[in-house]
Amino acid sequence: MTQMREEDAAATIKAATLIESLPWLKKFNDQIVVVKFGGNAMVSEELTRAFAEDMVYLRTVGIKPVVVHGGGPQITKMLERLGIESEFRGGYRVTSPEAMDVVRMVLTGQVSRDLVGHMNEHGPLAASISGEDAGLFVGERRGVEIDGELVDLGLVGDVVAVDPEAVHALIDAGRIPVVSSIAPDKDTPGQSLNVNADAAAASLAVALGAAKLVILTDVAGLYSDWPNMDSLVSEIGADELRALLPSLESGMIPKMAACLEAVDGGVPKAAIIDGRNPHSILLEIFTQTGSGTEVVA
Ligand SMILES: Nc1ncnc2c1ncn2[C@@H]1O[C@H](COP(=O)(O)OP(=O)(O)O)[C@@H](O)[C@H]1O
Ligand SMILES: CC(=O)N[C@@H](CCC(=O)OP(=O)(O)O)C(=O)O
Repeated sequence: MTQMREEDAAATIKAATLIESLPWLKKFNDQIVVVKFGGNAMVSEELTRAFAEDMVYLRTVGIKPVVVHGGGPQITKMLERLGIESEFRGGYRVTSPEAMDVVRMVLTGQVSRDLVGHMNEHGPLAASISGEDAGLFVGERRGVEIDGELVDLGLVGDVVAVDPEAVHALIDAGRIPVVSSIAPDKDTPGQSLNVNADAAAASLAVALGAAKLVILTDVAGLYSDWPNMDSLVSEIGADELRALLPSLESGMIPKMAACLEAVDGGVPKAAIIDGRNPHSILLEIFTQTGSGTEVVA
């Protein structure tokens, strides 16, 4: 028997990868997938460009991606430049009125514009929308419980209602909505609240009836025994995660709470994946093994 030439073998592997995507292309055809792109995953121009390509790819193969972006590190950098103090408590930024102006400026004026710009290098596809636009989000102030005590976070809120009509209108027009996580305060007209972007993505995924929520961050997924690198969880049920939640720390708390909110709200699956690997979302959506941690109902 003649040995398969090297290029033929490589071509066979490529073809196998392409055909492996067929069941997923069928499953997600015409479905909404909400993708949260974390500020810590936007560490380089190359990664942001690859992410934009992935969103355009999803849209081109008939999936309806909706992006909710973070920007924590970018907000911190701008606050530092302006000499405004900020600290995190329980995974949330304590937000003064002065800091809130910066949060809005960085999220809607910088991070969102940058993402939209990269996607639109491929055609007039993406359009940005803030939770303050067209009644998209309604927010309510929240504190956080630390060691049994309620800590005030200032102008930080939860999304308590979503009117997804404006996002649907963008999707129906063939666009990729890029959403900033700011919500008008339901109790104080004219006041905006800083919403954690993971939480905003979960609320939006539920309201849109998304088929999946994918959160890109700067770790491989959820570690059950952080920082023990052998404890990466590949799949976890909602009840098991609920039990684990109180033991988690820092950035993982809002992330895993968001996954729970999504699956509890009817989104079949929520995944945390490593946004530092270019195109990791394509593996998550189109391959059997996926990557990172998947939360199921
Ligand atoms: N159990 C855990 N598993 C994984 N990461 C964890 C865990 N506990 C804390 N972390 C930290 O959470 C970080 C991710 O949260 P965060 O920095 O808020 O990311 P993003 O900007 O993507 O929202 C990780 O880089 C890691 O340092
Ligand atoms: C209340 C709160 O903490 N809001 C976040 C909003 C941005 C965000 O969530 O960004 P990442 O996804 O990059 O962490 C903040 O101010 O940093």
